[in-house]
Amino acid sequence: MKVLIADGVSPKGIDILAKDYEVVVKDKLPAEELLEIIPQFDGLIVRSASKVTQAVIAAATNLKVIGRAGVGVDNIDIPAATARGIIVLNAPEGNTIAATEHTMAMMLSMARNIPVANETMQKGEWNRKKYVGVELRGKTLGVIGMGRIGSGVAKRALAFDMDVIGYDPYINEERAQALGIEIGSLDDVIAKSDFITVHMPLTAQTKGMLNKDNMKNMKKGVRLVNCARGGIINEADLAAAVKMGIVAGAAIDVFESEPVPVDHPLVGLPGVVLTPHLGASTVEAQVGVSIDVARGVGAALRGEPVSTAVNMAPVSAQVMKVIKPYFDLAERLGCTACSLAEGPIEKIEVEYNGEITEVDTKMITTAVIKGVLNPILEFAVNYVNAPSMAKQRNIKVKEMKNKEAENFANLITVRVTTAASEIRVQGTLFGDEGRIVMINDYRVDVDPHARILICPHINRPGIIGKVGSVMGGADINISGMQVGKTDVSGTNIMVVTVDNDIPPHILKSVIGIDGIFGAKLVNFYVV
Ligand SMILES: NC(=O)C1=CN([C@@H]2O[C@H](COP(=O)(O)OP(=O)(O)OC[C@H]3O[C@@H](n4cnc5c(N)ncnc54)[C@H](O)[C@@H]3O)[C@@H](O)[C@H]2O)C=CC1
Ligand SMILES: O=C(O)CCC(=O)C(=O)O
Repeated sequence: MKVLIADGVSPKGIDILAKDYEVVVKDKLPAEELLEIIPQFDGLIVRSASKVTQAVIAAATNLKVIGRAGVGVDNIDIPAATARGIIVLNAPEGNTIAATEHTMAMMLSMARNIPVANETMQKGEWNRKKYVGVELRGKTLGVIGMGRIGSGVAKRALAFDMDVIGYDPYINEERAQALGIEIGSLDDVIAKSDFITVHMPLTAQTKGMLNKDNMKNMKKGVRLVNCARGGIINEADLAAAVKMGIVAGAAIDVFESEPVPVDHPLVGLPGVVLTPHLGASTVEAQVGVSIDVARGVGAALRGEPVSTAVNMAPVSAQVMKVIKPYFDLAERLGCTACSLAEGPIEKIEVEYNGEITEVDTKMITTAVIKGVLNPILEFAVNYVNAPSMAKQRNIKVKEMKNKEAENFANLITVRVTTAASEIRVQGTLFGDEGRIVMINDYRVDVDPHARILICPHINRPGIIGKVGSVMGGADINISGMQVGKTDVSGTNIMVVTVDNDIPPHILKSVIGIDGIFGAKLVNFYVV
């Protein structure tokens, strides 16, 4: 598989991907060239410069994953990617400190006129009177958006003896208390703050959130910081407010359109400090996001779920650690149940027993759906599109949990119902090794990795030998064989591990053996 890196990222991540994939690195790839070459690639990595538009996604016929080496995914058309089953993931933590420190640096630079003082001094001037600044101590800082970066800024501002008031409709009082700050409404933040800094994504709700209408309610001489996304503070309104003296200073790292044109309204305004989207530009952050995004893209290309995917159900890193070993098993249980089922699938039920019931198992259920649908659909089913593909096909999906586990510490039961049959396949993990432990009423111990033939049969001598003869006659090597551990009303099940595919006419011959009730081949479709 091939991965395109369209914007400059640290070589550390490139090295990780290059071990398994062909990696093509193009820094500052023009939009037309991206559109032209994207059909060749399975994975794409961008920073903020490349725009992954609907047109790029439509042209990306092989693309499975888009990785953003950073936080903001506003340069990627996520609905278009999701509709195509393309995983979009980011690297949300690697640049948090860089952006947090940049915000503090911008606030201090603006408060103490450092950029302009430096600029004039470089020109030979010595202007001590002109550049008298203000202190942070004792001032109120309004933080809008109290996520990773907003919280980090609040923490640092407290160390500068500032009073911090935060606004974030999605955080609770407990979190605010833990941060040791006051939480207020947007109006409170606007009215009370001497400095206001924004730290949220650019969305329909946050676009233009600070504008001429609420700037007039700010304290005269307020100073504004935007190291999040261009457009959260309306740029034209900000420039006008600076000119009118309502806003004494602005420190802006991100812009509505980047790179900014030379005639941008904020360029050249006194009191305004500008940087060209440098929030994440530290050596440490670039190494961090490069490694994180490479690991995410690698996992997605291997068909594994990714904790930083933004168009899949979110899973915390902690939960991911617990549930990750189950994904492969869950997918193989789904694949086995699908292979045994007769007719169109109506319902998939997944029941969890034991310790696993304590965590969010939605992703494991998605893995089961992926395993059930992959053998029957041409279109690759993945963690992004599996639930919607089941819905499209009117397949009901039900998840059940029962803390009690009888014989195993953890047990996953997959039931697939069709008009003609109900198939039950159960599996557990022994250490990290997945095993199928029940097929319908038969107790087995199957390693679900090789190609297996499953044949229920009358429990009498001679039948296993006949299956062996049919296989041998067709030059199909049997590398493993087991029968169920218990007889069920005079019947049992044999699970034959075969090295080669079994053509339909040979399967027919097996079914024709007296005493055999059926023969189903399970070709595991797990990536
Ligand atoms: N300048 C740069 O180079 C960088 C910019 N960023 C940007 O910084 C921003 C924040 O990043 P993180 O803290 O990592 O994200 P985060 O996801 O941890 O935090 C975002 C916060 O915004 C809040 N939020 C969402 N809608 C809101 C609304 N309408 N009003 C108030 N709060 C709202 C969320 O509840 C969340 O707590 C993002 O836009 C990101 O793209 C991040 C890294 C570098
Ligand atoms: O990639 C970059 O340098 C920008 C980082 C950024 O804006 C983000 O992570 O949201």
